[in-house]
Amino acid sequence: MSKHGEEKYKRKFQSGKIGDLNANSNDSTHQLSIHIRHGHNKFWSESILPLTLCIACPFLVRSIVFICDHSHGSIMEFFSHILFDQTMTLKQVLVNFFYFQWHWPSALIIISFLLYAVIMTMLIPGDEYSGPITDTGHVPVYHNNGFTYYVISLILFALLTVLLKFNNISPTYIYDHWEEFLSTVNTFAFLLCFLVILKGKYMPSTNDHRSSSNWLTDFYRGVELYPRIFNIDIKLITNCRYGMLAWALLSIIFCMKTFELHGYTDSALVSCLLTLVYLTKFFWWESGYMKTMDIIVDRAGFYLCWGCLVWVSGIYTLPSYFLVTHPNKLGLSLTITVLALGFLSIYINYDCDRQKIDVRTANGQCEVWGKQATVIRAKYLLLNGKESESILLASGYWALSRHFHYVPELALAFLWSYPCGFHYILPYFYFIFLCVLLIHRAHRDDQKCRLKYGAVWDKYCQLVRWKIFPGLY
Ligand SMILES: NC(=O)C1=CN([C@@H]2O[C@H](COP(=O)(O)OP(=O)(O)OC[C@H]3O[C@@H](n4cnc5c(N)ncnc54)[C@H](OP(=O)(O)O)[C@@H]3O)[C@@H](O)[C@H]2O)C=CC1
Ligand SMILES: CC(C)CCC[C@@H](C)[C@H]1CC[C@H]2C3=CC=C4C[C@@H](O)CC[C@]4(C)[C@H]3CC[C@]12C
Repeated sequence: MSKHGEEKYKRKFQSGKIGDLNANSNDSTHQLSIHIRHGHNKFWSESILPLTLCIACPFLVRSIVFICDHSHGSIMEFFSHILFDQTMTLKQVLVNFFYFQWHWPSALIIISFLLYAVIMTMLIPGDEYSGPITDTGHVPVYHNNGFTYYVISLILFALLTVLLKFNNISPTYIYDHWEEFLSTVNTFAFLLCFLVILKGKYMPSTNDHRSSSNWLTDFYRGVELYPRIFNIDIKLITNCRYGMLAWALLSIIFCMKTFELHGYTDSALVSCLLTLVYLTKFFWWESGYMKTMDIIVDRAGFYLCWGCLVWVSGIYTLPSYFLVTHPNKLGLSLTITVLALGFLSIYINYDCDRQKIDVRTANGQCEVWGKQATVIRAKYLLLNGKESESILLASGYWALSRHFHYVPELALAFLWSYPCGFHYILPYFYFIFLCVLLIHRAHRDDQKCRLKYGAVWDKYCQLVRWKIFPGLY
């Protein structure tokens, strides 16, 4: 954005005239970053940081799997391996951690899975629903078939497992070739990101796109907000239909492998069950997810697409992967306690999201926790000059803190890692990552809402003081 553009934007912001979020040339993420980055080095945030993340994240995923497989899950052992192991030359380290492998059996599984996701998404019927209107006036339309897709996929997976058994093949093949598999997904995801960026730059699907002269920024953050190929929504496929389903299936596969190696293991079952119930909830609420920041603010690039294909497969599944080589005995009472607390966390998390959606659907005319909902009506201007209004709920969970739903989300992440025990920190990597992600996300969301609602958001913040943890933060 030019200096003049920035000034114009700042004036709009100061006068509270900032509109809804969009991602075209006067894209809000960009606008937000102008505000946030005040005084920051542009070179750092637009070149060094994206480049570092694009190199470091695949390296990290690869290292974590290496630690599980070759360093007995111990980070200390891993470092001594890298630093002092005479048999490990620098070349081997580089080849091990920075390579883009193409393992054909894995590639076939990945491509078939992706094709399956696309075809089923197109074929399964579902009511039409729309996402929020963008500033360019675009209204993304989807079909509400996520839950059916999830259930059919689980049934097909069970049938396929039985069928493969007759040929002496097991889905645990994926576990046995996990290093090759992840590296192939990584190669595939990088290719896909390049494709999506090129498409966004030269053949955007809608006007909600933003392209800068910096390829690193574009690659990391993406160009298009709602990219479609043959009317297939890329973000719906990568985030939900591939990413979330892969997470569920991988958790089942890792649990199967634990059973295969060690017989019935309560810790693996608890971790897998909690993940599955959580993802069942996700698919039930998928149309709600299509209205969150990932979809309406973040564009399709490395962060989202690579993240959902590789990071989710490698990091989000870590507790169940870890349990294959480090099975634990929980005992009946701990099994029941962890399951009960986990289900409760999933319920509270779902109930928070539901409460917000219900109040908005009822235009504030409904009860929350047995009392008339307390709402703040926040007017805002779209950049096209039209006025719009949103409802901010200030009772129920949404009076406890501004992102109270992150509390059960974190509790759950802890609970499904807990079966791994406390001897190693590695299986808690997802939990630690989530703490950082959600604290940052709460901060990002606050800034987004302050830009959008101006003084009304400040009023809501005065009413609901805490960001995530009531009384703490
Ligand atoms: N496991 C994981 O990796 C992660 C899981 N999650 C989960 O995803 C789900 C969605 O979370 P997230 O995407 O962060 O988004 P939220 O559900 O927190 O949505 C934030 C948006 O809701 C609106 N909003 C904010 N405050 C209020 C209010 N008081 N009343 C009504 N609307 C309000 C604003 O949008 P508007 O512009 O419409 O006003 C705001 O931008 C949660 O369940 C969360 O736990 C989230 C991140 C990571
Ligand atoms: C590149 C990496 C360092 C970071 C990649 C992050 C993304 C993979 C994740 C960022 C936000 C995540 C999600 C948000 C909300 C969700 C709803 C929840 O119910 C299920 C999980 C998820 C879809 C989750 C998935 C991963 C992210 C997109």
